[in-house]
Amino acid sequence: MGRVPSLTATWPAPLASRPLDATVVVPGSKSLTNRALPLAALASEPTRITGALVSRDADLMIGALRALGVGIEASDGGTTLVVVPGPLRGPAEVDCGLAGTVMRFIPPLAALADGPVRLDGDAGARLRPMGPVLRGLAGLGVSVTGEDPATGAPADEPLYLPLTVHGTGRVLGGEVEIDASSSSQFVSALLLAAPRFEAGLTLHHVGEVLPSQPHIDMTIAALRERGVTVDDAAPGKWRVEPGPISGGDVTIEPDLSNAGPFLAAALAVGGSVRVPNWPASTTQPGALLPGLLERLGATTTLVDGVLTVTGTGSVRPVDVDLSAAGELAPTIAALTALADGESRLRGIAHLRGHETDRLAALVTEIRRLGGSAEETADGLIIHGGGLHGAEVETYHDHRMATFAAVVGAAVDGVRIVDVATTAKTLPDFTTMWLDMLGPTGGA
Ligand SMILES: O=C(O)C1=C[C@@H](OP(=O)(O)O)[C@@H](O)[C@H](O)C1
Ligand SMILES: C=C(OP(=O)(O)O)C(=O)O
Repeated sequence: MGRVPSLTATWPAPLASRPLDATVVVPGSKSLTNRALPLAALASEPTRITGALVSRDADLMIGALRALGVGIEASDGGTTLVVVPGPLRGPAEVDCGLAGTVMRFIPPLAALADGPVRLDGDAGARLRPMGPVLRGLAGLGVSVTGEDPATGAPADEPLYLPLTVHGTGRVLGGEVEIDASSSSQFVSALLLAAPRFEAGLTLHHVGEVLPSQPHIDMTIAALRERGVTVDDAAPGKWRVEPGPISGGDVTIEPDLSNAGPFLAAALAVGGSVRVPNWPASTTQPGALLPGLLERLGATTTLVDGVLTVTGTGSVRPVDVDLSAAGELAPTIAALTALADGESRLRGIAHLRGHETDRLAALVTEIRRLGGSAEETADGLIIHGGGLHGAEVETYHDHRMATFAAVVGAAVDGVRIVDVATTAKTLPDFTTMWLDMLGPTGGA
């Protein structure tokens, strides 16, 4: 037998042997890349996107738009994308993988195509909620049919993938209500395509909570940057005027949520981690990281666009509402599992519909690591400390893999099942992580 590593082998998460002293260059934002692409597809002129993320989720978005007839040329290793818009075409088949941005953002574009567009994805994608965006489209006069995933027989009210959007080349638009309490992506999806609806869109959110406000702000900012008029003055209500979407040059910021595990490692093991090109102002929820990490015991500085996070290796417990930044929760959970005392993460019930049920996954894996955690109605209680090595399951969830890596930097013997799942948003994760820890696990 040769020494070819098995693709299914677990990855031994490296233990840091000394305080960190590393600079980590983080690639482009998933959320900004996967907004720039559909907006470029709907624009009235070509768009050149630089600094784009190269990852499975970005590839899936590119594949979806190409399937609809959009011309996309990639260069500079995929980080530069030139998008040439044109009429959207059906029939088409779209693979959404496990990408929330693809499965939620593509249906409103598909409604503008001139034929049926069928969407499906990974087995896990078929469990992620789709109902609100589909009900929103139905309210705007778009026909969507579902499918029994086992038999392919037509299903009446589609709530999940697989499904078919019966595009007619035009969407009337108008006023519609949805419940976006299980994902902000339902709001973003409808807003992104709304300038191309004949009457634009007036959208009301009617649910009790609305997660991920920064991601909705990101959608509105992306529309306004392209010349679209959006009124978001009233909470839970948005008005998008019909009109052209401009193209031109768009630069993608680094993915601040993906910076999270690297910065967290400075707290977990001590030392400093620097991330350059940190934006002075941004709609990314990762902007909340410096404040959160300070509450957990770090000191942070932002000088000349370089964020530096310094920790001592000792983590303070926190009681924190993460409703604005649910995608940071696995990173914060890793730190609180290492903390000295009880922490509470609130406002994240909607994580049950992420890549996996992240609340259940985090509780199971913290317990497997020897820690103590429990679910609440809207989050987690984590009793920090007492961790030992274990083989951590990742459930096809990139952020469960990075959660385990943060713990593994501080706790000996953590092995990560299917670390390759990080390719969803960060295909170079293991190389970057090893580079940060240095050849012998530290500076
Ligand atoms: O619009 C986006 O780009 C995203 C919105 C958020 O979704 P939820 O509101 O479903 O958490 C976030 O968690 C996801 O990673 C990306
Ligand atoms: C929830 C996430 O992804 P998605 O865009 O697939 O919803 C995430 O990246 O944390």
